[in-house]
Amino acid sequence: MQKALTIAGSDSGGGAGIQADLKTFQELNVFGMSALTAVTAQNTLGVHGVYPMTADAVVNQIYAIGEDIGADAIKTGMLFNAEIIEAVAIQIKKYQWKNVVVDPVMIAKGGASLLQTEAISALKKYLLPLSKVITPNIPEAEVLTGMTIETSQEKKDAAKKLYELGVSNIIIKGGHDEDPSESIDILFDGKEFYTYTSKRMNTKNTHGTGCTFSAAITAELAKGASIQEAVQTAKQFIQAAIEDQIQVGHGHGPTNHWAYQKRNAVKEYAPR
Ligand SMILES: Nc1ncnc2c1ncn2[C@@H]1O[C@H](COP(=O)(O)OP(=O)(O)O)[C@@H](O)[C@H]1O
Ligand SMILES: Cc1ncc(COP(=O)(O)O)c(N)n1
Repeated sequence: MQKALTIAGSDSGGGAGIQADLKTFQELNVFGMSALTAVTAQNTLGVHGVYPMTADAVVNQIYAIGEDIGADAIKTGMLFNAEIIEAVAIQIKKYQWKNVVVDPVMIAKGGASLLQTEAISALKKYLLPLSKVITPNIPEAEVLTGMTIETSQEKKDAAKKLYELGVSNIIIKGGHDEDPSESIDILFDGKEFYTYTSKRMNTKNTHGTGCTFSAAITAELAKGASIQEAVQTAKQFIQAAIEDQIQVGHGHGPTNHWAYQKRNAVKEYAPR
């Protein structure tokens, strides 16, 4: 069975972070593992506390996995500080992991910081060059490039700039777009642009969309999909999870990780 590892923070509320990643891995039929970088006290109303792990503790978790189980693909989410970023980069090199998805998590939807500002240069220097694909949302792509992104053309320009910084595949996600009707994600592989468009859902329940989307890409890469195929599946997975809403908590609720399998099951057993 294919195995996927998430190196990320814990969301006690279960909607984002390693909880979202492991639920997604499970739904996409890969064996999920985790190395925890930080504990957050978090629910649908916000982040109430952040408790980072020591870099040593992060390294030891990755070591435990690397020495015994191995991973067909890995993803990083909340890394919080430069020390953890550097330590994770060293481990990725040590185990020669190639299917590396970097979700450059910076700020939670409620506004809490999940990455120290002084760690951004470490992210660019140590981790981005080791990635197979990075998945910034618009504000993250703006921070990484220093550009303002409002249009599809500006998304493409930012992706090009990130490619020039040494990232091999870039997806700029459209969740934060102004467009009221569509959510457009753009993939750039250094040669071509690929556009993934979905109907924008008018909902406040989008907590963990970025984590879920990048975890789905990771699961598909673990199973041997190409980047384009993996993004296609991830887009369908997140669209189903946003559309088929569940009500959890009193604020920005999580998405529905069961929805994609449920849809496929309905398709499989539908009378012809
Ligand atoms: N309201 C929405 N309707 C449809 N798709 C959405 C919506 N919000 C986000 N998405 C999709 O969810 C994925 C995550 O995007 P985004 O919300 O930008 O990430 P993040 O959680 O990192 O801010 C992308 O594929 C994006 O297009
Ligand atoms: C532990 C952790 N990791 C990542 C996110 C980002 O998720 P989102 O931007 O969808 O709130 C989060 N809120 N918490």
